[in-house]
Amino acid sequence: MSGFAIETNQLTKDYGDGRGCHGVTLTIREGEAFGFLGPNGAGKSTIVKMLTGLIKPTSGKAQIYGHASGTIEARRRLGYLPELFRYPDWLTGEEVLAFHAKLCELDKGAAKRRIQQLLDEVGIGSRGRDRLKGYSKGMQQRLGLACALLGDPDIVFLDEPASALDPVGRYEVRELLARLRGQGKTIFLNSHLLEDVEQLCDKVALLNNGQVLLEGKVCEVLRQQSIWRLRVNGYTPLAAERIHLMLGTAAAVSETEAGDGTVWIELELEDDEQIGLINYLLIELGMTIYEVGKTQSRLDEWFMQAVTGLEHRGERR
Ligand SMILES: Nc1ncnc2c1ncn2[C@@H]1O[C@H](COP(=O)(O)OP(=O)(O)OP(=O)(O)O)[C@@H](O)[C@H]1O
Repeated sequence: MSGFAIETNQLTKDYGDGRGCHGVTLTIREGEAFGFLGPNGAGKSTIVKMLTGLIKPTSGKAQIYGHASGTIEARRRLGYLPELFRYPDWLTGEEVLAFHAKLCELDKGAAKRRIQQLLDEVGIGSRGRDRLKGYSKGMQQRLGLACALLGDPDIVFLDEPASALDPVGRYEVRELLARLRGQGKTIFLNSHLLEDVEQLCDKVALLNNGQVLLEGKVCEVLRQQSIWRLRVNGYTPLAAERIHLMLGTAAAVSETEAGDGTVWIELELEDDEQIGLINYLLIELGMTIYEVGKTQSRLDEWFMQAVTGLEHRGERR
């Protein structure tokens, strides 16, 4: 076995007019939580649909745990929460799950236990016998999540799982996904909620116009963005010049008055080691340093930087 839960090679879906996705090559290891990012219309759902076997690639290959996507062997290993789904609203939550349990070939006793367990787990345990027409959007989303988990899949594909949820619901879903990851499940998460991706995922890829633009481990992506803040007294234009000289002209340095005579200096550093030299330099220049800290870099900043200035045709194509 390759140790990969997902492997794609030059995966392409051509809807015509350049829409779809083109030559996508990705590997996701077993047990990894993977965040798939990109502007609207970038092609994220198209990739998920090919991986889950709902649509056929125009060319290229995709494998799930070593099985060609779309085959029964591949499908047995996965659970899927689509982005836009609608179950018949005359059914109860339990009936929807019982139907899916039949599709997963669970025996009746096991299905009954699993359905109640999952309804509790997604937070609608007391509403399983209510008809869906009385469910809020958030409850329907939770039910969709329960359906995705019913067959105890090794890999779960989640297309915007928290889009209809309130902040508490989002937190609960994030906790649930973290528990699944703790159980060794592989998670493939399409989401515009970058805070959720940042907290949950090990790895991310950014798709634009159907092509992978960037990918990497979340910790590495965030490390590239080390922003340090120092509050100092006696900051002078000479100090600014010396810092620029030390870091190179490409480095971003900004200063703001703190209001009490001190100045906040913000520095974007490629390497955390540089902060020691900066401290040394400032002291040598006669300044007093009151505070030094690294600001938490954020995935949304990375995303914004990555897509700024790009042509992304998105859903207007
Ligand atoms: N069945 C289809 N036929 C023709 N074009 C399609 C079809 N499905 C998607 N597209 C187009 O392919 C492109 C990618 O769509 P897709 O839904 O994969 O993007 P996405 O990244 O998931 O977007 P979003 O973030 O808005 O969900 C878009 O331009 C879309 O209009």
